[in-house]
Amino acid sequence: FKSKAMLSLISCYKRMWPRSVKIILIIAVLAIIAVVAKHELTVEPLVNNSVISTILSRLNFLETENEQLKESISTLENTKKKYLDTKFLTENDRKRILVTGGAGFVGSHLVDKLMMMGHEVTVVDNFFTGRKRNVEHWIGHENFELIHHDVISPLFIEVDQIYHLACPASPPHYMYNPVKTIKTSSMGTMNMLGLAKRVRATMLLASTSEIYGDPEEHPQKETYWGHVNPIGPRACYDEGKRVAETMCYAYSSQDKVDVRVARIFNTFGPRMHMQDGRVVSNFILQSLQNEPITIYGNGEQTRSFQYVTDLVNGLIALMNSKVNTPVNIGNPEEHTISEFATLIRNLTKSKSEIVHKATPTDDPRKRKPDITKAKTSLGWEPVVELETGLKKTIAYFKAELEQESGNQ
Ligand SMILES: O=c1ccn([C@@H]2O[C@H](COP(=O)(O)OP(=O)(O)O[C@H]3OC[C@@H](O)[C@H](O)[C@H]3O)[C@@H](O)[C@H]2O)c(=O)[nH]1
Repeated sequence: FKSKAMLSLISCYKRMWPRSVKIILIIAVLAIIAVVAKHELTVEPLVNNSVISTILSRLNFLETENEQLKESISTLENTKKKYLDTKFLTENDRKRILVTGGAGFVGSHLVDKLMMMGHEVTVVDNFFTGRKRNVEHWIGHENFELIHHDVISPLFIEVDQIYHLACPASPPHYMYNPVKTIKTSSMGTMNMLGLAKRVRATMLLASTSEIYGDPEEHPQKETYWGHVNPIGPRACYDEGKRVAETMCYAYSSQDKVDVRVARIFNTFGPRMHMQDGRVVSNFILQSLQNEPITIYGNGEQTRSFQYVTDLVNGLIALMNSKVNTPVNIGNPEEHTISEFATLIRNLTKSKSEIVHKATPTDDPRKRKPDITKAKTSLGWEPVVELETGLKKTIAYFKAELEQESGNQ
């Protein structure tokens, strides 16, 4: 019945309305549906505009953070320890080398050279005048080891060679604690000779031109016995080194320890301590800061200065030679201290005035090595010109001063 009624209603509708009206009706119905649908579909935004902008800015921030992290990672990767080039040596050729005082001025240059040659290097230093900074570029390298130790106490390690450099070498430093200086030279050397005897290592003693004292022979040959005041302010160092040499030859004759003795003359170069107090570093620092250049005495006393890399080459040549008697390692080019003052002032283009101060007690009046023995028996002689070395040293101290002023 229901479907019948529906069919009759439709046919009645078909009959009642003309076609155009029907179309209009349909359009009207569709329009109503569209309006209703639009209303239904227009939902309130879930979040308002301020929340969206907060999220966007947060996203931006995270993106920037991400970029910065990526940058830091790549910087870290790039700054990952890059060591100076080291040669590869086979087990047979590679030596285990101990450098006492290896974080000091001369020691650290020697360590650089030995490491680059491919050896295993152990540095022992008490950091009285040495600094970690001087060797930090090797920390972490598989061939390198740094031990904080004072040679006054015995040391038990296994090595093939010992370069025994540990001892303050600048007059103000060694005079600062004379008892400690003489203990370092005597007990320190005895301990290193004991170590050399036990492990059958070759030991090189860093002796000094100061064992000649205020020399009466000029230039000084290794055969000269020296002119030393045994109770003066320098005695802790020069007598200390003289007894160290004596110990070397006592151990050599009695216990067959293989020894080398280098008599090192005045040396200069980068990594000298800012407060070293020796003439080259003093004059350079004073000139760079336009402070008065202090000449002790009349400036007529003489010294012969070698650049540190020349010394290092001489030490290595001596260690690897068969020469077990003392050898002078120095540059025979002699200058008065006044000449040094003028040269350094000119090289730094300084306005410093030159002033004179009292002569230190027992200050040697002249010094110049005779290096015939080093030339003939080691085939060694200095090659770095004084001015070339001074320019490098000046650049080093300039950078140190800049770093210091940047840190303040
Ligand atoms: O500011 C200064 C410093 C030093 N001097 C003088 O310059 C000369 C050299 O003095 P240094 O302190 O540099 O060195 P010295 O020659 O006295 O001792 C050095 O000898 C050889 C090494 O073993 C040591 O490094 C050190 O003991 C001395 O005559 C000294 O009196 C100055 O005129 N002005």
